[in-house]
Amino acid sequence: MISPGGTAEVATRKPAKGKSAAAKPAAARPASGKPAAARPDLEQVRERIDGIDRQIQDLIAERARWAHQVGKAKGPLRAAIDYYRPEREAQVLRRVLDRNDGPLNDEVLLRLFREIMSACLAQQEPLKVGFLGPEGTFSQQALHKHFGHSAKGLPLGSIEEVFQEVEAGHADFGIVPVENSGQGTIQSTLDMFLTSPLKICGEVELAVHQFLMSRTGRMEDIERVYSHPLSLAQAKTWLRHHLPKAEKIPVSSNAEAARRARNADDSAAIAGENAGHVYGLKTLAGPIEDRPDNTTRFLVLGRELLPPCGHDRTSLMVFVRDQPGALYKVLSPFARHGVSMNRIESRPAHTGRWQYAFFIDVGGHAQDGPVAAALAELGEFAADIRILGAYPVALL
Ligand SMILES: O=C(O)C(=O)C[C@]1(C(=O)O)C=C[C@@H](O)C=C1
Repeated sequence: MISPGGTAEVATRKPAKGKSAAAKPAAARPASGKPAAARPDLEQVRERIDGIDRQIQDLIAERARWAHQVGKAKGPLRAAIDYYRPEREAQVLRRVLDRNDGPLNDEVLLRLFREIMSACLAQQEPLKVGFLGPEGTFSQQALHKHFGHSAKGLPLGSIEEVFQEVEAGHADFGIVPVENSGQGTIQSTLDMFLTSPLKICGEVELAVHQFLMSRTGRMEDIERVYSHPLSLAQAKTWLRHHLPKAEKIPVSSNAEAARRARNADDSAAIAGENAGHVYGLKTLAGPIEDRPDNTTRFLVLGRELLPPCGHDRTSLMVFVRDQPGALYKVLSPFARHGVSMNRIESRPAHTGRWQYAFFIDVGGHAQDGPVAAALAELGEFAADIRILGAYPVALL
């Protein structure tokens, strides 16, 4: 095996599909005639694992050296952001999933490879990513899911501040929630795009599980419950049944709720378990969200449009004047060119009375033939079209 830094050669044999490469002890056949699972020799198995760990470590080191070489091949770049290629990362991760034959599930493998890439990139310099803080929010979890733990998270006070810090170049990227499967769109995030020049560089889908947590861990102590308004709404049924009399106090984030609950015996927070760990709370109940498939979609904000990765989505803002058939005219070019529409939402455009902005997500990259053709046709009718971003579709 060739190595940029002269690494030792390591075995990279792939076992036959569905079988393990490890030597399996022969199965003994008991009197019943059925083969019994023979007990493997613990020392032998551990020796085998030690050998595999050495190989994995060598391969990770070798990969890191090659990633460094890629960095050099990109020329004299200045900052981490110049090395970061989200479309390439999406391709790498998609291949990992395509190759996966188990026994580890897709989510686990994705997490492992994401962390390896995150560490490889951070060799140059860690990416700085702004998120809705404080520590322990679901936004921080989404950040780790998308950028891995080697990125440097910058906790910020509001969604506006995340936009501002990326615009000012203090953060390389930002991560903001945009919709929840049960509660719908977070309008304040969409409205930021009316004035912000930022581009969408990715999306993250995060399963959101809510927990009731407090300092004492005693249900009978609770007189008030802090949480983000969306989380209070997500746990409405549970709260009605279990804490009908407690005061519900909306705050700027779930982690802020946990921070407040830390300071009083009669208070609890509804938040992710992460926030509970950060602020030292005990879990009383959970998951308590009304819908078990509760998922929040986040957008990754950057300053540049990305090239295609092959499995992309494009987000657009289309400005139209109020007139008969406006919605039909916006929709029909996409239908004519066979472009699937994942989402459409209309908002007052803030550019004049009765002018509207349609926020639209379509399948494909803005540079792909059918999307480009639909956009050209739409351009003949719309007052303005802005491409907010074309980015890899979330993997899991
Ligand atoms: O392929 C590249 O362009 C690399 O820089 C390597 C690599 C990787 O580790 O695979 C690292 C960072 C980029 O964001 C994408 C991929």
